Amino acid sequence: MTEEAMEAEEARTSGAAGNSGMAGNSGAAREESGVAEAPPTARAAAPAEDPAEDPAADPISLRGATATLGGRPVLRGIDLTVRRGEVVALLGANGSGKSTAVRSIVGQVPLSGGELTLFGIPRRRFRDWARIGYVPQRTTAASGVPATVREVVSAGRLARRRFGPPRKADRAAVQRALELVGMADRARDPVSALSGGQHQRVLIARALAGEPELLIMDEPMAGVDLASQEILAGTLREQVAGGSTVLLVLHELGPLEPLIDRAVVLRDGCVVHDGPPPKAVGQHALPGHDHVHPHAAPDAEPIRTGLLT
Ligand SMILES: Nc1ncnc2c1ncn2[C@@H]1O[C@H](COP(=O)(O)OP(=O)(O)OP(=O)(O)O)[C@@H](O)[C@H]1O
Repeated sequence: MTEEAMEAEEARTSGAAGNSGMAGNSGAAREESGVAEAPPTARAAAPAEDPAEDPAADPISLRGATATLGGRPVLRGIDLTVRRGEVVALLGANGSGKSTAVRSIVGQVPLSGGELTLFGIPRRRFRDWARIGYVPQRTTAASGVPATVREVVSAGRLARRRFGPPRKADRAAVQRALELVGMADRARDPVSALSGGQHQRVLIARALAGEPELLIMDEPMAGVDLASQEILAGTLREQVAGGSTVLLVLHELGPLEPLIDRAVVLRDGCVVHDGPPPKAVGQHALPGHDHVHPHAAPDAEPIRTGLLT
C-alpha cells in the first residue's frame, strides 16, 4: 500500500478526510447524507496555512495517478493539472474514470500510485479543505433529516467557521450563495420539497457558501432543466470572474462551453486529450460513441460525443 493509500485508509477509518471540513460537501462521510453530519469543529477550525506553500502553485497536480476499485484498475496513470484561475472540463465516456479521478482529488478514493498535490501541498499533508468546494455527482440534499434549504447551504460554511455561532460574514456568504443559484426565495423550504434540479442548485450553493478557491463539480448539469442550467452557468461565470479555479466533470459542454479554458478527456482510465475543448462534443458531435447518461430515463436518446470514445 502506498503512502497515499495508507493516508486515505487512515482518513476513512478515523473520519479525517470525510470530516475535514471541505466546503460544500465536506468529504466522503457526508457525501450521501448531505447535511446531517457536521465536521468536528476542532478539525474544521484547524490552522490550515502551510508555511511552505508556493502562492503560484497549481491548485491541482495529479501525476501518474493510479487507482483500483473492486479489483479493477480504474485510473491507469493519469496526469491532470489545473492551474490557478483555469476552468478545466474533465470529459469521457461512461466508466472512463472521471468521477474516480475527482474523488481521488478530494480524498474519497485512495490512489494506489502516483502523486497528488493540492495548492502545491502533498495530499497527505493537505488539511485546508475550506479552500475546496466539491459538488458530488448527482445526489440528494435531503438525507432523511428534516432540513431547510438554508440549513443545507449553511453546512457548506462550517469549514470557514471558528468555534461558536455563525458570524455576520457566515450568514452573508450563505445568503449570497442562495441568491447566486436563484434559491433565496426557497430558503425556508424543506429540501425534501425540492425538485431534482433544485436539489442540484442547493448543493452547488452549499459548495459556494464556503467561498472556495477551487470548485470541483461532478456533472453539475445532470438532470437540470435548461433554465436552471443557464442560472448555473451564470453562477459559474461569476465565480470565474472572481478568480476561482474550476474543475468540472461534464458529459457535454453545453451552456458552460464559453467558460471552459481546457478539456481533459479520459478513456478507459487514461488521458487521451489535454488541450482546447473539443468542438465536436455535444449532441451533434462526430459519429462515434453513444454516451448514455447514467441518470437518463431508460428510453432517453443517447448523446453522441465523438471525441469521448
Ligand atoms: N465503488 C466501486 N467499486 C468497483 N468499481 C467501481 C466503483 N466505482 C466505480 N467503479 C468502476 O470504475 C469505473 C470508472 O467509474 P467512474 O464512476 O469513475 O466513471 P465515470 O467516467 O465517472 O462514469 P460516468 O460518466 O458513468 O459517471 C467504472 O467501470 C465503474 O464501474
